[in-house]
Amino acid sequence: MDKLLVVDDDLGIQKQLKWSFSGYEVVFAEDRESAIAQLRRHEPKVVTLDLGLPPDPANASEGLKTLEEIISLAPQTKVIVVTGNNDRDNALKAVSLGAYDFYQKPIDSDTIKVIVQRAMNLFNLEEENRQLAVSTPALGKIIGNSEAIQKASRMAEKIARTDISTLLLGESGTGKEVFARSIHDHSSRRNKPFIAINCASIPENLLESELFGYERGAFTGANKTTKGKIECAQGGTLFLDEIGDMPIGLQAKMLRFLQERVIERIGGRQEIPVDIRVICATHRNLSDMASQELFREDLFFRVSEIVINIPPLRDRDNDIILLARSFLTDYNKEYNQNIKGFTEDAIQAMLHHPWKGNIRELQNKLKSAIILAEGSMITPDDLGLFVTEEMQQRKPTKLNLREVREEAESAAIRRAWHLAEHNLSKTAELLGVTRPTLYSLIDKYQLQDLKASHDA
Ligand SMILES: Nc1ncnc2c1ncn2[C@@H]1O[C@H](COP(=O)(O)OP(=O)(O)OP(=O)(O)O)[C@@H](O)[C@H]1O
Repeated sequence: MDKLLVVDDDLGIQKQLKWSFSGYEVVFAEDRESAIAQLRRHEPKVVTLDLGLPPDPANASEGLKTLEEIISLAPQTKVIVVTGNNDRDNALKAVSLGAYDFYQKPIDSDTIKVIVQRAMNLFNLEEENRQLAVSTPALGKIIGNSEAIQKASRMAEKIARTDISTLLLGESGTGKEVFARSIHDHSSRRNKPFIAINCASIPENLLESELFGYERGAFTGANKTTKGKIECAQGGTLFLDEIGDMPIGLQAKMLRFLQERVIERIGGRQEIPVDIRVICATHRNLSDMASQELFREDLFFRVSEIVINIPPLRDRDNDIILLARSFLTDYNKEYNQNIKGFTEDAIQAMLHHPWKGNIRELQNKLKSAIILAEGSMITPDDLGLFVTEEMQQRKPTKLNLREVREEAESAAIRRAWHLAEHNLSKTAELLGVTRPTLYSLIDKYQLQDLKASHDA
């Protein structure tokens, strides 16, 4: 449950707010000292702070000091200051000091609920972005933390500085084009064009003119001289996707261009020098195709001076979740939705689904889930995925009441102990039990590390 800290010395207002915020874990403080203690202890996402705090509740100075301390200790926390009716100046001052928003008394539950909810959403979004920023490797927009993707990213980063012909191998939708773009963006050619062409999606008879261009009158319908993709990429990078689907007849012309770095337009007699970097990609096994004479061996060696294997999603551990969270942020914006995240079951289902269509399949499932989801969290059902028995077994559900109670008790004790910064008197206080009771619980659950702090 999201945590909210309410700092107010008026018990009536504390009560009113506790009632309004039944969907949050609400903790209270009545002055600067207890506010800071609660902040350290609970790390709330949002704080509502009455600027009129004791010892001088008629003046905002203590409130503003508290605000400054909160912001310096936990700059990510969203602080909503609550001011007296005519205290606009201090409200503005608070915002200039870093408060997220302000609210003037008297408190209206519905309005403050909306402000707090917006602050929580913003906090959660920023938190996700912070996590993503930490997990994004050096190379541009390639999202992924797994060993496999990191290895591919490191290779890409190194070759970006060279002009070596690169072959990207990977199943459909693994991010081959994303890698090609990243290599281009990290090369000295980054300010020149990046031109992509998919050899499988263009009919054989058109592919040659698409690539090499044509002179006026070269064939029926060639009304004006037209540059091909290769010429358009001059100075930059040409990405030839699905090179394995290039017709064998065109491969000889391609080889000549790669060896001599000149082209001739169809119907032209003039050689045009080109200076471009070439990155190719395929999901096919080019080496097998070469041995079966379905692909020219000399062209295969020419395009594969270096090969990067892009791993499929199933070999990328938790990258699926990183990608899913990043797409969730994008699609929330695109479809004007406010889905907060994924249920634990949805995460398990995504981790275990055999992603045949790879990242594209994940994107499609997420798009429809975000548009159709009934609740604020995406479930396996929303994604059209199933929670299998095997997944359930990984997450055994205890039903025995005694076991459930014991597990919950020992977890609560440990949590309180951490919150109390390993001080056992405070731990007992937080748990609402006496010190002797806490000692006997520590013994009962054999919490050795807590015992050490109590013996010390
Ligand atoms: N590592 C990544 N980080 C972020 N987005 C990614 C990543 N990899 C792929 N994507 C996204 O997944 C989608 C598919 O990627 P891309 O088009 O690069 O795959 P591909 O291997 O070239 O596919 P195909 O073989 O079908 O052409 C794109 O929308 C892309 O933005």
